[in-house]
Amino acid sequence: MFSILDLVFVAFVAVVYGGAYVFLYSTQSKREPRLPPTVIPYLDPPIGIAKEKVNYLVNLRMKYKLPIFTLRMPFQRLYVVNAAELIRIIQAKTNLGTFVPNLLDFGLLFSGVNKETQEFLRSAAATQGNSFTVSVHKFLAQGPTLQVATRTAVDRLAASVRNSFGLPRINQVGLLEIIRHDLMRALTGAIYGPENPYDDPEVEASWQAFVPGITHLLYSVPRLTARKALRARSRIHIAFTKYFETGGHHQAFAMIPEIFEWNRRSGISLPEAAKLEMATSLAMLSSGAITAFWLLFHICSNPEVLEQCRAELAELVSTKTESTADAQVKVVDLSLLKKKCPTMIAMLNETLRYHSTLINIKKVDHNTTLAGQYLLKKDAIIMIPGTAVHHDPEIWGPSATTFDHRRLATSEGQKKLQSTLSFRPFGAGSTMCPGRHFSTNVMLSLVAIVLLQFDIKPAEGRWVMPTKWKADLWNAMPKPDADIPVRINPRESVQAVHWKFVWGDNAGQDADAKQED
Ligand code: HEM
Repeated sequence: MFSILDLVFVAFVAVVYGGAYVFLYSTQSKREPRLPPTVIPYLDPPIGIAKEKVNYLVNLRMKYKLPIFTLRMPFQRLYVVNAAELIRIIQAKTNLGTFVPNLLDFGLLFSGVNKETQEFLRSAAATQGNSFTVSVHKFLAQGPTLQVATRTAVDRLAASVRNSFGLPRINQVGLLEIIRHDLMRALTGAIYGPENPYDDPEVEASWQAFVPGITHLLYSVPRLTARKALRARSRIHIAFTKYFETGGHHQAFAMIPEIFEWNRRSGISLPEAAKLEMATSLAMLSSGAITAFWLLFHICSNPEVLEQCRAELAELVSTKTESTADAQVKVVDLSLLKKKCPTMIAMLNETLRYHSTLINIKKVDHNTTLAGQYLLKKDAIIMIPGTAVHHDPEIWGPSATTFDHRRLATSEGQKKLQSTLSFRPFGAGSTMCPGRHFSTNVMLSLVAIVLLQFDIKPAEGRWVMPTKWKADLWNAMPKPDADIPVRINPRESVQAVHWKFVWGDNAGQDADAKQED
């Protein structure tokens, strides 16, 4: 039997549910992109995204085959764009003022700067951009400074891989963890110089403790749900404050003092400027190790590809081989990688295509009609899930959702890399990742240094691709749900060799530098 209270409760739920339903449809214009069928108004999208992450958006696309659709969340409209033609219009230069980038808000949120700094940076961004993004475009996107940063990173990488992968050990080790540590030291060392705060194991550990809390900063009440992450962030703030106070930035890559001086000249205090380094760190560290992990996984788990990669890498070994009393010295010029190792490049691109979880986010600046057809309302968020493009059978054929190591080795496959309408792991248009060449140079160097020196075998005997259900929605590449325990041994055939890895002057124009929208 139901009590009166039960009936009142049921009636209340029915009224709230019905009210939400009526409100949802009455505030949705017929000219807006279609709303997929809703079970719980306003809550379906947050629940779906929390459960399925980027796959929620991809599954809706597969199910309803809509070029663009609307999702309604409490106080927020989202337009999810799937069709290449619509993506092209949104990315067009003429529409820069209509669909505006929205990365700054994310940066301010997780860096932990105070309200005053936030307000200042928001208003400055409208007129002069933000110092960090402008400087990465200036120093790392191309040219001699990109080569300088890569060279320093490769020097550090060669030393740290020798120590970490080469450490004699009887126990197994996690593949992602070992890559993460080496790449972190190399990338941050190249950028922050000899006083790099991340050289301190406690600061490195603080970064590791901070990253899992980022999702809470975005979606929940971090003071309650991410206390450990916030404490870790404070330790990083302190380390960077000390770094700037003691002039560590004067020995850093030119980009760092330029960002710092720009911030200080603008009236941002030293501790607040130090907090902004969280943005540099996140851009540098969030996707590189994960990408290198998947790349090594796909190469090492396919003997044919592994052999091919090693054969191509042999082409980088300089003929100026020196002999010493007890060992040979082989000089490997990694700046030739992109020219002479097509298999590794094809594998990197297929790794990015297959795994990328990038979602491009833009904000609608004012009411507008897209393609003369769809009304997009002011302040709505536009989402362009990379996976919808990368796994589209119309672009990539019936095998679009599987990893195919040959796909991008063909000229037909390579043509598709030229357009951001088919390949966009680094985004597109004016906000396309300016760190992509630095990042790919260093990731490929790491993989090359490892493949030439070591054999990696899964501890369980066979390679099994880990799942990635728990991957963060904000990250452009998905972290595996579990690391792969591996055993690492020096390659027998090259045990007597003493390697010297360098980044020479042979890096040409990067292949994807020609990408078009
Ligand atoms: C595998 C490594 C990386 C991946 C997958 C990646 C991916 C991305 C993506 C998807 C975007 C957004 C693009 C858009 O909205 O259109 C982005 C932006 C950006 N990335 Fe990267 N990135 C990587 C490494 C780096 C590195 C190493 C740096 C610099 C040190 C960097 C600096 C930036 C900056 C400054 C932006 C903002 C650009 C702007 O708003 O103009 N990234 N990245």
